[in-house]
Amino acid sequence: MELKPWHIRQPLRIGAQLRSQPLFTILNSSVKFRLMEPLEKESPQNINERSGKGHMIRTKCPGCGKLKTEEERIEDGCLRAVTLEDGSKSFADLGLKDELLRGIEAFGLSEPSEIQQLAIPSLLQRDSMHIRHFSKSGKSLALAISALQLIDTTIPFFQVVILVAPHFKLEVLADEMQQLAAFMPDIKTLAISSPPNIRVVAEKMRAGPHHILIASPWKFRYFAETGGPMDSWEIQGLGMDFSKVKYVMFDDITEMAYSSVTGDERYRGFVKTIAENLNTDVNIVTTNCTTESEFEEALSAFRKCPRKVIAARATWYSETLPVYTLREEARRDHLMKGKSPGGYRFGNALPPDVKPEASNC
Ligand SMILES: Nc1ncnc2c1ncn2[C@@H]1O[C@H](COP(=O)(O)OP(=O)(O)OP(=O)(O)O)[C@@H](O)[C@H]1O
Repeated sequence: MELKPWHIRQPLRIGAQLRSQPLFTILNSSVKFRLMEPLEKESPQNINERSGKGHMIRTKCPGCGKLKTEEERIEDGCLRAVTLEDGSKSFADLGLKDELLRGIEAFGLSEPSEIQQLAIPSLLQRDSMHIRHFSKSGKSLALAISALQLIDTTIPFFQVVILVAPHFKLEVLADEMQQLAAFMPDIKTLAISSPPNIRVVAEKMRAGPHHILIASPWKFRYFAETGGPMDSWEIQGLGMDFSKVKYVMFDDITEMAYSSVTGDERYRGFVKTIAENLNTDVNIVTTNCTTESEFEEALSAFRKCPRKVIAARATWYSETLPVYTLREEARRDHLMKGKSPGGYRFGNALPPDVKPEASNC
């Protein structure tokens, strides 16, 4: 097995006898280990500071054993290869096209979430990366917004592929993409959920050429292998050309390969086949893996190593790849699902019109 750069983490915080071994061998030998000590749960002892902005939480540092904030760990050299970013405060600061900014405004987004501030600039530079952030933190929309910004409408071919599973998430993303692109009529997105109605697909394909494909990994593997959405006379001559694709985004790879909804062996196999067959000039974005072993397993299939990890916390994967995270002062409360018809919003407090639910305790 050819070793890839992310297989080798030095130094590993495990027994000296394992230190010299490449990670892949270690994983295969089914040695149970954690590369980093788990963070201690929040307790009165290890939280000694909380500010109004973000959480200044001191937890036991896996490097030195003392109670430290992330910033203190970085300053003291306990976490290496971590870059703290200030983020961009507004969508306009991200340098997005005017039509896209209008779409974002019409969609109802007033400011970028933490992950959008962090990830969009890197996505716009077409970096290969892994994005890890909390559930419902705005990862999918970071991908959608970046895809719309990156499309060159003078190239009448697919340029960005976003792979999503399960299907209901695919449909939500396709709908969000359409709304965001409301003022970008020249950008055409083809979203195919499974099982596709062949007539509907044929109709959609005739409306092409398309620039963005949103599909399940299962469908995309089929399209890539056969050159079309189905072996049917109705869509003969309506082939799919992926030769100009420069970005393939797996949103989210955990859901595809590990969740109880989609995470059967077949899906894992589809992701693996796609990963192994993508050309190395195609940049890859993956979102969310919940454990380091899932991360290693998911990424080990790719021929191209992601260059960075964009994460909510610097303590995630800090010894594998360079990690980018927001400076604590720049952090804002996560996107929270509101209980009002307003849907998602920032902040921990309920909107003024919503009364807290009675507790059973
Ligand atoms: N900047 C923003 N401001 C307000 N709402 C937002 C913003 N970004 C995303 N949302 C909304 O938050 C919800 C979650 O966003 P999204 O699906 O992008 O998150 P995610 O991290 O991909 O979620 P998941 O964990 O399901 O993969 C969606 O309803 C989306 O419309």
